[in-house]
Amino acid sequence: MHVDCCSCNRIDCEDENRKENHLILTCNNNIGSNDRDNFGSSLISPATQNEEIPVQIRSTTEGEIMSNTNGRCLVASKNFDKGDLIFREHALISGPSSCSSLNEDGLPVCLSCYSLVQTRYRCRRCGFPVCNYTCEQDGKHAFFECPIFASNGVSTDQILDPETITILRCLLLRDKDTKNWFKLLELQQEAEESHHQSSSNAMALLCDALTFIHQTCDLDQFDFDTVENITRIIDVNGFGSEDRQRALLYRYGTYVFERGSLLAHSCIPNAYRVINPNSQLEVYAAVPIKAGEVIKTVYTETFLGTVERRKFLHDFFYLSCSCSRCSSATECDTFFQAIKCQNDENCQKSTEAVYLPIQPLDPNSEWKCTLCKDVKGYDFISAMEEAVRSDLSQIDGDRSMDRVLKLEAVAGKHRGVSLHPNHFLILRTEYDIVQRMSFILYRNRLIRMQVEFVLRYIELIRKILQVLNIILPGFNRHRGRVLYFLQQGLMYLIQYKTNPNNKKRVDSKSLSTLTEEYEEFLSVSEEGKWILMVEPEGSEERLLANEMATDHNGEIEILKKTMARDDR
Ligand SMILES: C[S@@+](CC[C@H](N)C(=O)[O-])C[C@H]1O[C@@H](n2cnc3c(N)ncnc32)[C@H](O)[C@@H]1O
Repeated sequence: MHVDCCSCNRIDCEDENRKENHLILTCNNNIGSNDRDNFGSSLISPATQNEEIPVQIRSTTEGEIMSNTNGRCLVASKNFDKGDLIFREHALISGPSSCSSLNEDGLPVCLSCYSLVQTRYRCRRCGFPVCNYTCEQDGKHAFFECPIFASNGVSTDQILDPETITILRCLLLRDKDTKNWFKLLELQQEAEESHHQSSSNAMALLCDALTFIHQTCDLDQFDFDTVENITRIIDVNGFGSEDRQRALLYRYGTYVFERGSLLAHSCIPNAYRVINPNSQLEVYAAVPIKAGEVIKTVYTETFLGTVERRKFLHDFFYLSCSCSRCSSATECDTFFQAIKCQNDENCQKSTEAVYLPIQPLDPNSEWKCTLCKDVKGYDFISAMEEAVRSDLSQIDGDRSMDRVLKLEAVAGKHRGVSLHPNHFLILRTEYDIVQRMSFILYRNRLIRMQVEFVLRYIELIRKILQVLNIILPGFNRHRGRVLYFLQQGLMYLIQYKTNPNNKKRVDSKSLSTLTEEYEEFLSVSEEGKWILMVEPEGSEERLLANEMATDHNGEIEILKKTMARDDR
């Protein structure tokens, strides 16, 4: 039987899976340019359907991970080591996300792969933006909205929110792909009562979706309840593509996964997820996971304290998180939201005098100083944080070095004075400084930089790593990025120390640590590369991984010579 490969459209497709299965949804030929969902179950590759996935779906019991009792979750059915791929699955459905209209360049987003369309190419049938012919022919756009847009003369300026196209795709599954429609309906929606209080964003999206479906697309067959239902399902289960800014490939997609939607949240996750450009979710073990353990990923940003994290989880996922980090006043000894007490001389002198919440799970809890036992309301705490935010917001200046100095000044003003040195606002600022320093180093090499600059860079990175080891342990993008920074800093330091022109300025103690630094450089590069290699092709993280994979034979030679000279 000869069937065109559904991805590359080539009869002679050599993809291994295709040869085995003849009907396959994707081959590897277009990876990176195409994004294929699982719609059209007749086209699902048998390998995808029957693949044995080492996780089980289980109802959660009270006190296990969830404060609400009737949710489902995924549990490991075998042991996993750090970095193991737990499972991989195609999206049930995907589409452009709300934030796609917010990109800085004001470029349209491709309705096929959700990256920015840099050319004037438009779909020849409906006039909507797609990258090129391949994206135009891609199943989703051509299969779902394109005929409707073409026959109703829908124009791009009628799209109030791009995510309404994703909602439309879901609704169209009802007639076009009943199997996946029922799978979608089985996913969790937030409870009726929480929806009434849900964020104004969610309500605005529902209003836009109703106008778009009923008026713009003239599709009366979907009543209010059905549109609301689907909007709520996407609201709770949609994953955003998490490509970083400045990436060559920045996708603005929302993806819904059948199994991935069952992943529970924890503020100290044991698993890590990536969405590859092929619309596949990949879930990796961030730390070793034992058979029977619940698989947990993190739904929030990293640099948020408990109060803000729990507010986000409540507003966007209608969940009240009570994980070990949220329940701990010190956030597992990281002091991530601790406020420094300055009440009296003792407190001023003691690094340990900090205000911590008396009841960490209560957002209105009072906060108590660990030394003088003074008690304050949350108003006081938020005013202290607001003062730092205000200082940060006043920083101007685009020149990276100038900005680094200003960020350092604000962090220095509050570090250990109004906030604990590990407070998330300080760490977030330090992370910002590190990213800028990395760029400066990359651009200037060491030509114009002082060695103190590199030493400070490494010091900040080590501090960030210490906290990440606790709140975001193991195999994940954040650690990968920070390891990239560390190997970069170590390489520059080694180059500096082994440069004969600088050797006179490096003291003997510091020279003796050279071998250790070199060994650390090798192991950090190895681990960073290992982590970041799972990131999507074209993403900034993948570029960092490639950079780490470049050999450093030149530097190694210099180092060996220097050490041989020192031995003499
Ligand atoms: C993407 S779904 C996860 C699967 C869902 N439990 C189910 O049964 O389909 C997200 C929802 O799961 C629940 N959830 C996930 N993690 C939770 C946690 N750590 N504590 C409480 N609820 C959680 C919340 O209701 C949240 O809105």
